[in-house]
Amino acid sequence: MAARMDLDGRPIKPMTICMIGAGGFIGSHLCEKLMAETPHKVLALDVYNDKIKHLLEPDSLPWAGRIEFHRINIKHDSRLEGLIKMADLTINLAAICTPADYNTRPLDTIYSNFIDALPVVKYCSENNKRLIHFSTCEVYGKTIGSFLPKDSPLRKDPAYYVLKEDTSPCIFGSIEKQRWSYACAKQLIERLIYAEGAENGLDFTIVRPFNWIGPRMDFIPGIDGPSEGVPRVLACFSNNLLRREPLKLVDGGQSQRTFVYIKDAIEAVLLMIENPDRANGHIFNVGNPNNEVTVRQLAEMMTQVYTKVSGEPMLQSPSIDVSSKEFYGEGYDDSDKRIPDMTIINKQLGWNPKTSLWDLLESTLTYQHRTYAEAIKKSMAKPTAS
Ligand SMILES: NC(=O)c1ccc[n+]([C@@H]2O[C@H](COP(=O)([O-])OP(=O)(O)OC[C@H]3O[C@@H](n4cnc5c(N)ncnc54)[C@H](O)[C@@H]3O)[C@@H](O)[C@H]2O)c1
Ligand SMILES: O=c1ccn([C@@H]2O[C@H](COP(=O)(O)OP(=O)(O)O[C@H]3OC[C@](O)(CO)[C@H]3O)[C@@H](O)[C@H]2O)c(=O)[nH]1
Repeated sequence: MAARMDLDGRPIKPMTICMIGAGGFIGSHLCEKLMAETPHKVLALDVYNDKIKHLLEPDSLPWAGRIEFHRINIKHDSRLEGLIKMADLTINLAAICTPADYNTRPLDTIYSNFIDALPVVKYCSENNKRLIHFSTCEVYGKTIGSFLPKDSPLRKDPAYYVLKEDTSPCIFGSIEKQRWSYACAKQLIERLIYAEGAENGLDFTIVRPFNWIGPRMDFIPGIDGPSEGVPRVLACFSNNLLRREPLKLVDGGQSQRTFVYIKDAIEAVLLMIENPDRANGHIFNVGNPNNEVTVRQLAEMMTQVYTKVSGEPMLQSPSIDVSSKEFYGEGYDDSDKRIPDMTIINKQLGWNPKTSLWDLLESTLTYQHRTYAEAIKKSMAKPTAS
């Protein structure tokens, strides 16, 4: 492998990375990228390893010996500090991060996103180890514009909706809207990391992902996850399409999101890993401001793309409206709109997303169809117990 150069033309030394949550959606793509394109070593920590099994076995893989899986629950495992000490850099991805959990399991959500992350920050700070921590775009909450009258012309002014790392406020709902338990826990751990940087010199980078999507995201209920489980929207809509049932639009599907392809986003993370002088001390939005849709438009696009990749005809009624109370239960609330400002990541790392929403849905739904269509057919053909 030729020596890799950083953005300032200096050779990059091979490093050891302690990746917590390496078995999840983002972790699996990051491990893949690190194994295929870099000489770095990964200590992959997670409770599960199904999504990285293809990187761990067999021993003859070209990167064998550069990735080690450690089945660890960071809530209670004394091996954590030792693994952080062995590494040059720790990346913390571990979290409960599916909205269906925020209002129904608020304690688990707060513990996972704040309390469980505390020792990771502490061990990095005490041992002078660099930390890249995964936060979320949800720390912005709602836009300022959402509080303006519906017909206000200011709603069209980007100053009222574009989300900037260093100036936008974090606007959450009332405490009984437990949806915000996640965003609030993520915000507090961001503040703690920032304070460790300011008071104790911790070298940190905070990542705020804006709806990264692609293959291996979450699970398909009843196939590789619980039948009653509610994953994030990509997997919910994929599940509906695979089962030939209408896509459920929560509260009319009026919320807006920007979606970025996981492979584009992983490029940004690799730039952070390999350019510490440019990434340390920064909070980065990572998203694709050009891929904005309402959830209703997302459903329409996914339906069209799925029809193309599966060859199956479209349903007569491809979507239905459901209330958020019915879908998520009491205490749900929503972010109205999420457009990332890209100034900081552009200036520091020169990163820009490349993939259009149509293209990323085409490759992702091709994967979903190839991976799940047969299993779904079999499970639906099974007689149900009466
Ligand atoms: N995917 C996105 O678009 C997105 C958006 C915003 C924020 N994020 C953040 O990025 C991070 C990764 O997200 P993801 O989409 O890959 O989620 P994911 O659920 O697929 O991955 C999280 C992984 O962490 C592991 N984990 C959780 N608790 C653990 C514990 N106590 N000990 C060990 N492992 C544990 C899980 O088993 C899982 O494999 C999270 O912190 C999430 O909040 C992701
Ligand atoms: O079947 C469904 C599922 C969801 N919706 C609506 O889609 C919007 C997006 O939902 P989702 O992808 O589940 O999650 P959010 O974008 O709201 O939150 C995530 O953002 C980043 C992250 O931090 C981690 O991924 C997480 O909190 C939403 O409006 C749902 O109501 C639907 O209509 N139908």
